[in-house]
Amino acid sequence: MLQATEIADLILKGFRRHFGLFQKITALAQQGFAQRNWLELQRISSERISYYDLRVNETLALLQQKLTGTELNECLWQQVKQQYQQYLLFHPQAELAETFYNSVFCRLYERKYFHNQNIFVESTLSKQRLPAPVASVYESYFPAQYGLKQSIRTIVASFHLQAPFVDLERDIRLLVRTFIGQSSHGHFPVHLVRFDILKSLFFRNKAAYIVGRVVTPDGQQPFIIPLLHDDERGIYMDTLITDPQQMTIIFGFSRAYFMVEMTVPSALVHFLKELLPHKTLAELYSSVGLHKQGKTEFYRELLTHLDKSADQFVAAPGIRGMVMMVFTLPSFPYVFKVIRDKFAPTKEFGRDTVKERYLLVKKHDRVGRMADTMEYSDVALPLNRFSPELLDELKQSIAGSMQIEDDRVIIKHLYIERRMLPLNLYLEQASYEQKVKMMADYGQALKDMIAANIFPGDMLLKNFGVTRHGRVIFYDYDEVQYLLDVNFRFIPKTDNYDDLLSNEPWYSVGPGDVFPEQITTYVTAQHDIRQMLIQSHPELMDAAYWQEKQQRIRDGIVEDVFPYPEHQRFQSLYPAEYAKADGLSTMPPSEQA
Ligand SMILES: Nc1ncnc2c1ncn2[C@@H]1O[C@H](COP(=O)(O)OP(=O)(O)OP(=O)(O)O)[C@@H](O)[C@H]1O
Repeated sequence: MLQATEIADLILKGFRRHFGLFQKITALAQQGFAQRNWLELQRISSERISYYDLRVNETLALLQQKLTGTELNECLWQQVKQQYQQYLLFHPQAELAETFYNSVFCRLYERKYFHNQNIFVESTLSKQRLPAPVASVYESYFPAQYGLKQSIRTIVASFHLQAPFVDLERDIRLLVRTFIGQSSHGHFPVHLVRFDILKSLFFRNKAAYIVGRVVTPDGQQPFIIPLLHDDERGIYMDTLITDPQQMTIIFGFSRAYFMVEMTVPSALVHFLKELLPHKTLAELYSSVGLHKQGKTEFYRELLTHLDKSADQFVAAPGIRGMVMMVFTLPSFPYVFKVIRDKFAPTKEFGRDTVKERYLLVKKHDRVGRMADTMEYSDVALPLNRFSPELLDELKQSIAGSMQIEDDRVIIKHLYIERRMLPLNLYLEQASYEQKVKMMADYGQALKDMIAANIFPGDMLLKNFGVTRHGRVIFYDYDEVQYLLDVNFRFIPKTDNYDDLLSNEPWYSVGPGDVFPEQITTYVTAQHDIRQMLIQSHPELMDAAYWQEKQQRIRDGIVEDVFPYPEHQRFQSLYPAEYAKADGLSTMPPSEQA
């Protein structure tokens, strides 16, 4: 029989191994960026997502070997929890270790044992009355001492980038000029300015981001500086982002997780929370790759929200899904998706395929166009919060995934996603100009996904949502495929009159065939909306365009997708500076002689 201490040791050892490996793979990003090895960066970013479950399973296997049976001895487990809690008092990743403990326990025992005496439903850390760990996740720089430009040079040097800058002095000049232009904090002399800069760079796709804030007597101004590579010429600063909405978009739920080295995640996340106060802890933990901690924090936020609100769960507005039953709580900006017991006959696949495709998207670069999902098992929600209509509908559609136990509805498997306004509903009440703008963004969303080797499969408007920032995001993954697995074809030409008049195709169509000339028919039946899409993105109608994109992916080319507007890049703001660098004259032709 195992002792409480041994069990606590074993779980903590499993967590330590997990976090060690997580840090190790995260650290590879620095080198990948320096060497412009974008495919390697994609690989590690995707692989890292599976690490947590692998380590939990390893720990579970060890524990099961040693436990005589899985019959729960509650008294023993309460001692285990107490011992584990002691270990975490001064642990730098205590909140993550609590989550790891919960994961192990919840896979060993039944749901009825998931309460605070056995697991950390609530974190015990805030109750310890110990001062929070003050880890120096950021460094302060004081221009009063060495001047503004020298301070920026020192900041850049602190990152040990392992690749040269194309022209650092130019970048610093543009950075200062832009900051003065954008600053809402008046113009302070350098002795009244301090920079607080996060010590770790944030790596994602082909960029590394410097994250920090400028502190002045007026308050603080958060900022982000993206660093990119100009092929083999070196690194450059692409822009300066100070707009809070744009910073939020960079940290948004529709992008891949950042790769960030850290030893005290709570300190990093709390600093980020000061910069981005509207982001929840759940969102911030997820954004830096700690998505399981994001899930834990989210579940706590949900429980707190349920305590504080009184509204009822209802079916999500819009057209019902053929695969998913979707419901929402109007006062809470998320939707809850459960796989239906039976799919419509046109959906020729089963629930495992649906789960695989949702996982594919989670692990893929979501390029700012695909919503992240949190996957939960055995979620208990209060029965009295379900509207009678919804409850009836759930009994009809997901009886196999649902159980009513006393005053709780238990959902066996659930995806939770940010709620958006479905694009079909948005367009119903939009002005002409709004429709044009949104269909242009819809087309761009398709192009961004294409560039990332994703074909959405089902392109109907109802499968896309509009965020509060007015961006079009895809959220229905049950027909998602890699772009390379699709056969894009031109419609064969014919002079035959009967063929032209026929309602059926006169040519053979294989299962993986898609005909871009007809792309708008996959999107909507509304003629005016189709025209708007064609006008802003005519290439989407051309099979050659799709084939060329496939070829670029086969050639290993990773496309640029910027999480900020093109017009804000230094190259667009200060073209003359870049023309100079290219050896071109900046004088208008009439003045050149
Ligand atoms: N994130 C979201 N925000 C707002 N509404 C959503 C969201 N996800 C789904 N919905 C609503 O639920 C409906 C069904 O969701 P979804 O498209 O994911 O299900 P599905 O069964 O896969 O659909 P389909 O029948 O197209 O395969 C959507 O059309 C939309 O109205």
